[in-house]
Amino acid sequence: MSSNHTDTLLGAIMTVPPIESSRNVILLFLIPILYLAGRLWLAGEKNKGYHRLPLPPGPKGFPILGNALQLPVKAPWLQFRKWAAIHGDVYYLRMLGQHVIVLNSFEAGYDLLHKRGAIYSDRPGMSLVRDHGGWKFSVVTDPYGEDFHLKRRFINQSLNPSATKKQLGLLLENIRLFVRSAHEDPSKIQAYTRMYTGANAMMMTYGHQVKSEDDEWVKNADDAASTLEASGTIGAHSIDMWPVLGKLPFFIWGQQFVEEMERMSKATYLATTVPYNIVKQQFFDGTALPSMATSLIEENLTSDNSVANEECINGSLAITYIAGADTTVASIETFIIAMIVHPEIQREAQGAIDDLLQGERLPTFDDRESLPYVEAILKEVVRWRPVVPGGIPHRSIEDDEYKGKFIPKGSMMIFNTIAMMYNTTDFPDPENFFPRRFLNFDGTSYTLRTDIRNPEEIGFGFGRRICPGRHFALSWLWVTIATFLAVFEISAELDADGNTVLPDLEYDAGFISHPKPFKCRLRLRPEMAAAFSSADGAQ
Ligand code: HEM
Repeated sequence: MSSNHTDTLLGAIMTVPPIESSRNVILLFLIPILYLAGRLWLAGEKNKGYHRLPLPPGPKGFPILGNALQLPVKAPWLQFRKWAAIHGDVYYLRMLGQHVIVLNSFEAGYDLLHKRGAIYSDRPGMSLVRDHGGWKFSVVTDPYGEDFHLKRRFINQSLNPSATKKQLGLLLENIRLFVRSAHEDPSKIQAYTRMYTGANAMMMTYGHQVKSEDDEWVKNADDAASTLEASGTIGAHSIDMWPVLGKLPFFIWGQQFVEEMERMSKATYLATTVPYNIVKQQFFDGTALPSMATSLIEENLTSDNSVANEECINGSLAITYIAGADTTVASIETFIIAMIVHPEIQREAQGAIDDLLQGERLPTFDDRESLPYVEAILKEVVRWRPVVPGGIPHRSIEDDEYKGKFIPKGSMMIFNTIAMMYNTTDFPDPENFFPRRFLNFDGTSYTLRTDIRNPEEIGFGFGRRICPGRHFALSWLWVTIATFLAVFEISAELDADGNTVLPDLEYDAGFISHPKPFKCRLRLRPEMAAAFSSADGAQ
């Protein structure tokens, strides 16, 4: 996740490839053969069980290619959303012979991916990056199987709700440093957001302290993530669809492809094995700080001092940073932008914070339940600009039926997060950033509504694949929002003539949805000046 907003692993999964000419030639021969093979297979399967049911409705496609050419390369979820208006909450696409089911309502996502998680928790094949680019370490790309279960267990041990509580002191310490840095140089707000978000993850996973914006561990992890974007093909390359093609020499895809794959292998090694080996050495030297790495090494230590399940440990550590950094950074940036654009919301929230803190101290996690307005802003940040607008596809491993329609085994299941977040029944006037949709107001104070859909149940995915970092991410987001609101008046940057420069509300169309670069002004609020200068870390 580099600062120029390249996508992470999550981001690259569904990127549709720029089709190179050499690949076109190969596809020209392959597609008809595979199409015929698919038709034969389908014919053989006909009349078995659910096959008698119709497929869900969907847009009519072209022979062989199906709907592939109807999807834009950038932000395909916007087209998914348009089709939802015509074909309903669950519809069907065919892409080069691949069944694709698009889920556009929370109910459909929950009914299938959560309630029937036993058959909807696989991922589409990602042979290119897994088998040839070193990304096998990442649970995000793992098929539903043994490694997936082990890595999820390793990650959950450090990120479940009670383990996350043990990290709150670290988050509190880092937010105090974050606001101090931001106050000194607001022009670097985006760099600091990335640095302190990375600092949390690196300390929690490896016990590694990030002290500057160009920390090498962070840089290596960001580089690894950016190689996925460069490949432009995760999950959609011909090698992903037909892994046997990976046995052909890579130069047939062009020299640039060869170089990018080499860069990817090198970068994944630097982002995984290198930090792991350093911490392992520190563990045996007795110099390692306690972290997820030291707990896992200790737990898997054998009598001859080797470490069992080492590949899964190494992979679980690396993905915890890589999957968590870019996503959380994007949410914090959305918060700042929303506050620039809506000073009236900012003032309302600050009023609620001031009522509680009386200017005497900065917020702590103990205040969370007493600050429903801050909670409502957090929910609206998650909803208004969902970080992963097109979701991350699951894959079904059995034939199934849903509301009288057939869902074939092997279907790519896309949960269209943006459609769910902009559903006008759940969230009227969805384009509007409006935290009060989550609040009751009795004339003097706010309470959180319990009769409205919670966007946190959508934005982090579904079922057995649900984001394991969500508690950690939400804690960091909450303390960042509460502290920034308490301490700063956030406003737009001024140009040379003194005119305000509003941030662009159109985000980059990458799979991880990021705002474009922006600047802001941060004025220390007089109400909090004393509390700000006396706060120097966790209280
Ligand atoms: C605002 C911040 C975040 C958002 C919006 C987010 C969103 C998501 C989503 C949508 C998924 C896919 C779920 C699915 O397939 O059903 C996911 C998976 C994942 N997330 Fe997050 N995430 C965030 C932060 C984090 C953090 C902080 C961590 C780690 C510390 C993390 C670690 C992961 C991992 C390891 C997976 C892969 C799970 C799997 O494939 O089984 N995420 N996240």
